[in-house]
Amino acid sequence: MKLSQLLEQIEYTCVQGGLDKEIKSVVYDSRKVTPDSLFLCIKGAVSDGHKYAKEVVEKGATVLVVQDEVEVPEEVTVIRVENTRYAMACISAAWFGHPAEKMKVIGITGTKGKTTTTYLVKSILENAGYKVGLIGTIEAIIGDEVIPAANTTPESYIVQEYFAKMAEAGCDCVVMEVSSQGLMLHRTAGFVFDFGIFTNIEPDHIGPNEHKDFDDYLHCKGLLFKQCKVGIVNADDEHVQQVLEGHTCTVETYGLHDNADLWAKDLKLVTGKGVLGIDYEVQGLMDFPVEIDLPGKFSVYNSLTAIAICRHFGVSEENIQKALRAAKVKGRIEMVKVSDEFTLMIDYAHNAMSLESLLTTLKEYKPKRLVCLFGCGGNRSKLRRYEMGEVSGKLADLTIITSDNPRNEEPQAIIDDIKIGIGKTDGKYVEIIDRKEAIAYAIHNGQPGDVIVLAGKGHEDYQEIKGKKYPMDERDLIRDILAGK
Ligand SMILES: CC(=O)N[C@H]1[C@@H](OP(=O)(O)OP(=O)(O)OC[C@H]2O[C@@H](n3ccc(=O)[nH]c3=O)[C@H](O)[C@@H]2O)O[C@H](CO)[C@@H](O)[C@@H]1O[C@H](C)C(=O)N[C@@H](C)C(=O)N[C@H](CCC(=O)O)C(=O)O
Ligand SMILES: Nc1ncnc2c1ncn2[C@@H]1O[C@H](COP(=O)(O)OP(=O)(O)OP(=O)(O)O)[C@@H](O)[C@H]1O
Ligand SMILES: N[C@H](CCC[C@H](N)C(=O)O)C(=O)O
Ligand SMILES: [Mg+2]
Repeated sequence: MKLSQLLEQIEYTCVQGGLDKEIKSVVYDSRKVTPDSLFLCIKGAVSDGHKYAKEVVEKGATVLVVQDEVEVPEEVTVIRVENTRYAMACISAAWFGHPAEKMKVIGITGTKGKTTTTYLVKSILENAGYKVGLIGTIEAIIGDEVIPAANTTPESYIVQEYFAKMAEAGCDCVVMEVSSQGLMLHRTAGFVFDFGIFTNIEPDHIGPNEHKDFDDYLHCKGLLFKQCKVGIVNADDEHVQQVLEGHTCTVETYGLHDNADLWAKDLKLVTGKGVLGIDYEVQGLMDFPVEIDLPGKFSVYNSLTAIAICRHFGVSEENIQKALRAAKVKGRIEMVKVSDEFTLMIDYAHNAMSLESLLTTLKEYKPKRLVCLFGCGGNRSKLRRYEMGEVSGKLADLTIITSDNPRNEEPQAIIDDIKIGIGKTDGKYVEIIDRKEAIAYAIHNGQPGDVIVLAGKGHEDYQEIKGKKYPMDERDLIRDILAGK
């Protein structure tokens, strides 16, 4: 592709060299440069792409896009921009032929509920006959191809590459999680979202390499509403007006009160055989009853968000009801039937905030006992261990402390840290270091009316021990335990 074509959407200064060049690849990692590459120098958290300038030219890069000065031979074209990450998003969009314009693009931002809501939207739209691509924390789904994710919102080049593959695979729409880091680092620049969604915001992701403070976090979430046509936001979130500050889209709201355009009323907790759910009435822009086999108030928010989005696609009430009834999200309050007498679920809560919101929600079902099984990741914050121990000790009737991903730490040392937290409460606990044995203990000792939560591993299908990932899927462990293996 011609260099000038790639630069059409950005402001730049050509510092040296000419614009009449044919580009054979767009690259942001020096290790992937080949002859006639355009190389983007990105300043990262660990490294700085500018320092590879000489090396990439030796490998055949003919154009460098920079934000700082570089010294390279005069025949190499140097394009200077204000921000190379932003430029990368625009150049990538051009490189892949602006694929976002060929589909409806739905972006979901917020502290919690993004992953769950993307899958609910996908289920509803597919049930109504749409072909839907997905990008998020667990994976990217492009037709029949499933690519495990490294980031919730990948680098802009990858976003555009996935979009192009989706358009080629015949997708009508794409639903993606838009993390605040993704917005901050321009991973989703270079195109306009048809729909931008805001779920909620709580202090999180604040620290080195993430956001400098809560205001910055709020500001970054708000960027989505300057880059979408229709904004659909949670009217009940106390920060919604700050998130919408300076928005350029039309705005629609959802929530649990009649001040919202689409709202839910008459919430009823439902306990079935081995399943917890919630029923409610949709009001406002639509009017129909919903029954879902996902528990708690936050499942009302997530499903209502999905309904608010799918309304714009003309999906019938009947199709929405049918899809939500069957909806399941891997590792997100995923109920696994092990008994008619008690309920067991796999969830990804791996910090105190999500564990607390999950256990509090489950307590509303008044279980005979709330049993919480979890461990904590090695080589991760120790604070998480104390805090999760304390939350579980406070809210669960029994905690089963076990291993998560020990990584390079001793599993017993992690358990000992969790015990410090739980020791601040009078919560009852047992410790069983092997996760499968711990799950077997939970199942074999399940009592009628119990709710058992396996927290922390969610969708993960491995256990990481000393730098190696061993296959371990909790669904398989449960199957084996039930089969007596
Ligand atoms: C802190 C951070 O955001 N890191 C991400 C990032 O690294 P970086 O851009 O800072 O890269 P770097 O290693 O400093 O390198 C800078 C540049 O030099 C280049 N380089 C580097 C080495 C070399 O030899 N040659 C070379 O050219 C790199 O390709 C890059 O262009 O780029 C990587 C590849 O695109 C990401 O995978 C990586 O995410 C890491 C895994 C991460 O943990 N990110 C977190 C903070 C994150 O983004 N999380 C959010 C939210 C998650 C959620 O709540 O759901 C997300 O969207 O995932
Ligand atoms: N709307 C919600 N409000 C509060 N908590 C929620 C909500 N939805 C889900 N949760 C809880 O938070 C956990 C994470 O949910 P989910 O994966 O959908 O969120 P996410 O925004 O994608 O989070 P992450 O940034 O970790 O990927 C769930 O396992 C559940 O315990
Ligand atoms: N089961 C996991 C959750 C990981 C969440 C991830 N964001 C991280 O902190 O690496 C662990 O603690 O190992
Ligand atoms: Mg997610």
